[in-house]
Parts: sequence; structure tokens; C-alpha cells
Amino acid sequence: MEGHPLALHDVMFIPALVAQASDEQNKKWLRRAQRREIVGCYAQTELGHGSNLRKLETTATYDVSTQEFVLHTPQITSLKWWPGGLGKSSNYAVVVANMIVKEKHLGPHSFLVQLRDEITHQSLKGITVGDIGPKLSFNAIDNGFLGFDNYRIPRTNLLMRHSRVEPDGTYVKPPHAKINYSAMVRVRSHMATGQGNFLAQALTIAVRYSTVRRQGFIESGEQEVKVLDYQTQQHRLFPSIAKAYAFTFAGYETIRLYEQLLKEVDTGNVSLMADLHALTSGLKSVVTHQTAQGIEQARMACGGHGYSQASYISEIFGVAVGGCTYEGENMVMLLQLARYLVKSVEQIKAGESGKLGPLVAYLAVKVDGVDLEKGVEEYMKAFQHVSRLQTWKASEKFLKLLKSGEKREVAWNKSSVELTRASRLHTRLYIAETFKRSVQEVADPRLKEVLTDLLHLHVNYELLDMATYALEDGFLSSSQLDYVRDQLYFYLAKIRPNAVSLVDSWEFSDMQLRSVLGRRDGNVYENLVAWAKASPLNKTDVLPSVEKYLKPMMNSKL
Ligand SMILES: CC(C)(COP(=O)(O)OP(=O)(O)OC[C@H]1O[C@@H](n2cnc3c(N)ncnc32)[C@H](O)[C@@H]1OP(=O)(O)O)[C@@H](O)C(=O)NCCC(=O)NCCSC(=O)CCCCCCCCCCCCCCC(=O)O
Ligand SMILES: Cc1cc2nc3c(=O)[nH]c(=O)nc-3n(C[C@H](O)[C@H](O)[C@H](O)COP(=O)(O)OP(=O)(O)OC[C@H]3O[C@@H](n4cnc5c(N)ncnc54)[C@H](O)[C@@H]3O)c2cc1C
Repeated sequence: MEGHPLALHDVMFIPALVAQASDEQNKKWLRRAQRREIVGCYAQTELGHGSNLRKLETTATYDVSTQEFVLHTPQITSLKWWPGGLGKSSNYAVVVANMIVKEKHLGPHSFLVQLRDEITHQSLKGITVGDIGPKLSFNAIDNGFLGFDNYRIPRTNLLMRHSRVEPDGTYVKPPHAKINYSAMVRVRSHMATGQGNFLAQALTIAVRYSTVRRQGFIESGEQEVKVLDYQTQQHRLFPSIAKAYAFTFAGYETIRLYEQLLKEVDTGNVSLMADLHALTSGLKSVVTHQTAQGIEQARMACGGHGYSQASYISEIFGVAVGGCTYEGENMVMLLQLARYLVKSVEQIKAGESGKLGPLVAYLAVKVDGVDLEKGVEEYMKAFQHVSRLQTWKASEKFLKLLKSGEKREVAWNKSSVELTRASRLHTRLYIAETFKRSVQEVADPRLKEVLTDLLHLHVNYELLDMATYALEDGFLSSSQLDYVRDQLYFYLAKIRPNAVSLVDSWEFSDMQLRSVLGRRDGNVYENLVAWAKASPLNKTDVLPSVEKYLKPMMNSKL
């Protein structure tokens, strides 16, 4: 959970080689990387820039006379900063640098760069490398810094699957300007399942503990109740159980789309890139944010013991919340999706609705109202409505400012809060739709019934959560919202008997969870005492600090 020094080797270094190195290059490098004869990381972010990749300062200047690239970090803000596994573990890196050929700045490109000697592991001449120090979490990963002092690498270390520099300096452009960003798109495609998994771990702990913990009464005179029987506890936990499933289903779809993209790109078809970039930008942002909220609620649902490290939830939170920042800061990524949504609105306004992709086609179709009692399909129409409403509102605001003479960037900035709201609603619609489709495909009728309950819980919770949008233009009435509330409470109670099975079905072992509260055998109290007794402070009855500090203070006559 705390991370692994080789995580980035598997998650980004190898995938970057697969997606961006040519077959010939990969004959040399990929097998060695897969066998872990070399260990790599993905070095892109710098001390001064992470979000705005066009302003990366590390340069790779082509020297035609030696057929080498010269890597250089001209100032302190150009140092690579943050890459996982860079500090101490990696001897190679995929380095993203601004490529300069014949004095022309050609933008960020990826290079395979050796950082350390393969035998001694010492850093090579011209390389400055080290660890950036402790972080909120993820402390088993050595996130690092890296500087280059006119460090030379062969021309053939530019990853050349999609773009090339010939020996004479002729540049062959890639089929899509952003194709070098594929390693990021890959991780973003995987993040929904990864985050769903973090959320699932926290929920397993909280739900199991909530059946062990007894506190207070629902009916007087009875035995104290399991805290999971309180409606508030169910409301805190069960919608997140539904989300953990929903995120996993959505993630399966984006992983499949990424694999499809890789194949298509190899045949020169880059049409899926814009769609997948927009989709994964929104999904990573919504999923990481909601996961962090869900984990924090799970911690609070464990009361005081949730705050102890024995719960292990704080560690899960620390790791998961990193996802709000890495692979693109969430606001920045929501705004990437917003670009796509605004373009879609512009297409509709230009009478080109027919050209819209399937995920945004709903933006062109107005619905007057819904009958929620007819079921989940009507909820989908309601989600479409609020997303369409907000997307049009935000787009119109931006376009109006533009028309009034504001510069594009200024108009964009002045509309950006509204735009991010549209992106979130669009993404939540996508999550609900993939959840619905995935449940429909389940063959086992008993499993399908339980998952359908979760789906119903999800759509009612979500609609209530975005109710202000639906009330704003009178699309939903307050009596319809009362119906949604009643449905929500109905499904909380219906799910209660299956709650433990739902979390157990994720099959986390005690070793994985590392939680005293979430133990499969439920022996929480004995083990909390044993855990406390094992605290380093309890190794001796009297601590050395008693003689050193406490006694002088207590004996002081002052
Ligand atoms: C996108 C940016 C914000 C802007 O980029 P640019 O400045 O280059 O863009 P422009 O403004 O010039 O143009 C915008 C234009 O380009 C399109 N675009 C942008 N990106 C893409 C893309 N990727 N694909 C397609 N198109 C793209 C965009 O749509 C616009 O098009 P239009 O003009 O037509 O509108 C960019 O700067 C950016 O991406 N910034 C964010 C930087 C970032 O994400 N950095 C990440 C660094 S690496 C990192 O953080 C690694 C962290 C890893 C942590 C470890 C995690 C471990 C656990 C992970 C769990 C995953 C599990 C995986 C498991 C497994 O392996 O199986
Ligand atoms: C745990 C962890 C692991 C990481 N691993 C790696 C790795 O392996 N390799 C690697 O290269 N990097 C890695 N990173 C770096 C990470 O990708 C960046 O930190 C991330 O992309 C955010 O960029 P930034 O730090 O420049 O944030 P900033 O862009 O400085 O963000 C600061 C604030 O500015 C806002 N902001 C910035 N630009 C805009 C804009 N255009 N519009 C509106 N608001 C904006 C943001 O929303 C945010 O609120 C890692 C980071 C973390 C935390």
C-alpha cells in the first residue's frame, strides 16, 4: 500500500516503451526492462512545471555532427522533480524533454536515458539525481529529482515509434501532436479500477468493523446495536460501496478503449485519441475526488478507532488522494474535458450534431421531463438533462465573453468554475451509464439482483446529490425528489443484509488490508490491545525521558 520502488517501472516505464519505442528499439530495451535487468521510471514533471507541459525546461538539442542529443537542465526550476522510483532505484528513465533540432523547438518528446552505471549503480557523469524527501504517503517510493549537465545520449535513444529524427536532422512528425502523452493516458485509463480498489479496501475495513462495533440503541431495552444498523452509518458507507463497483466497471471500459487505441494508432488511425483523452481526464478527476471522500467517510465511520493507525485507513487515504494530483491535477484535467464539451456545443450550434461522438450525442437532444417511477432509464435521462443544462450554460458563458471581445484564455478563465462543473456532471453520467450497462450484462440472476440494488442506490444517491441543477429549471419537482429520497432509504435497508458479503466479495486478505479493525475473524478488541502493547513506547515501563526531562521538571523548586 505504501507503494513500491518498482511501481513506476511497471506502470509507466515499460508502457512508455511499448507505446512509444519502435519495434527495433524495443528489441534492445523492452525485454531487458521486462526481465528487470534494467530498472526505469517516467521523468516528466519539473520543479517549476508539472501541468503545463509546453513550458517544460529540460532541453534535448540535436547535435548533427555527433548524431547525439544533448540533455540539459538550464536552471533550478528545470530539474525533474517527483518521478516515482527516480531517486534511488532506477538506473534508466524515460525522460520527457523539449526537443530542439536545427534550432527549431519541436515540443515535448520522450527519450530513453541511462542515469546510473549498470554494475555499480553510481550516477553517471553529467547526471545529478536523488530523493525528494518524505511525502504525505507513498513513502516506500523514492520520488526523485534529476538534473542534466550537457549530458549526451545517442540519436537512437529518442523513442521513435511515431516520430523520428533522421541522422541529418530531418524531423518526421507523429500522426497526432499529443501521441507522446500516451503513457499518461494509459495510467489515467487504469486509475478508475485502481481507485475503486483503494475505496473497496477502506470500505471492507469500515463495514466489517461496523458489524463488530455495538453502540447505543435503536429500540430501548434491546441489546446495543451493531453500528451498521444505523441509517446514518449505512448512508455513509453503502453509496460508496456502489461507487467502488461503478468505478471498477467504468475502469474496465477505459482500459479496453486504451488497448483498442494502441492497436488503432499502429495502423495510423488516431481518431480515438481525443475522445479517450477527454473521457479519462474527467474520469480520473471525479473518481479520485470521490474516492478520497469515500475513504475519509469510512475512517470517520469507525469512530475513534478509525483515527488510530491500527485502522490502516489513514494510509489508504494518503495513497489514494495522491491520485487527485498525479497524472494531471484534477482541475486541469476537468478543464481538458471541458474543451471537448465546449467544442461539442459549438458543433451542435453549427448544425453538425450528426458528427458528435456517442458519449456527447445527448448534448443535442432535449428532454422535457422524466417519470422516475419507470426505472433506471429515466434516471439516465435526468443525468443527461443536468449535464446538458450545465454544459450549455458554461459554454454559453464562455462564448458570450468571447463575443464581447475578451481574449479566448481570459474568457476561458472567467468561465472555468462553471466548466469544471459541467465536466463533473458529464463524467458522473458516464459512470452511471457504464454501471447500468455492466449490471445488465451480468448472467447470474442472484448476483444481478444484488448489483441491481446497488445500481438503484447509486442513481438515487447521485440524483439527490445533483438536485440543485435539476430543480433550477423545474425539470424535477420537489415531490419527485421526495420519491428519490424514499427510494434511497429503501435501498439502504435492502442492501444491509448483503453489505458484508458485498465487501467480502472483493476478497482482500488480512495481509493486504493490514487493519486491526477490518480483520476477517472480527476479533477486533483483543487485537487492538495486542497492537497497542506492541507500540515502541511500551517496550519499557519507564522511558529514558523520565530521568532526562520529567524528573528535573517535577523536582524543580522554581
Ligand atoms: C493536457 C495538458 C494539460 C495540456 O497539454 P498541452 O499544453 O500540450 O496542450 P495544448 O494546450 O497545446 O493543447 C491541448 C490540446 O491537446 C489535446 N490533448 C492534450 N493531451 C492529450 C492527450 N493525452 N491525448 C490527446 N489529446 C490531447 C487537448 O485535447 C487539446 O485539444 P484541442 O486543442 O483540440 O482542444 C498537459 O499539459 C497535461 O497533460 N498536463 C498534465 C501533466 C501530467 O498529467 N503529468 C503526469 C506526470 S506522470 C505522473 O504523474 C505519474 C504518477 C504515477 C503515480 C503512481 C501511481 C501508482 C498507482 C497507479 C494506479 C494505476 C494502476 C495501473 C495498473 C497497471 O499498470 O495495470
Ligand atoms: C504521488 C505523486 C507521484 C508522482 N509521480 C510522478 C512521476 O512518476 N513522474 C512525473 O513526471 N511526475 C510525477 N508526479 C508529478 C505530478 O504529475 C504533478 O505534480 C501533477 O501533474 C500536477 O502538476 P503540478 O505539480 O505542476 O501542479 P500545479 O499545476 O502547480 O498545480 C497547482 C494549482 O494550480 C492549478 N492550475 C495549474 N494550471 C492550471 C490551469 N491551466 N488552469 C487552472 N488551474 C490550474 C491547479 O489546479 C492547482 O490547484 C507525481 C506527483 C505525485 C503527488
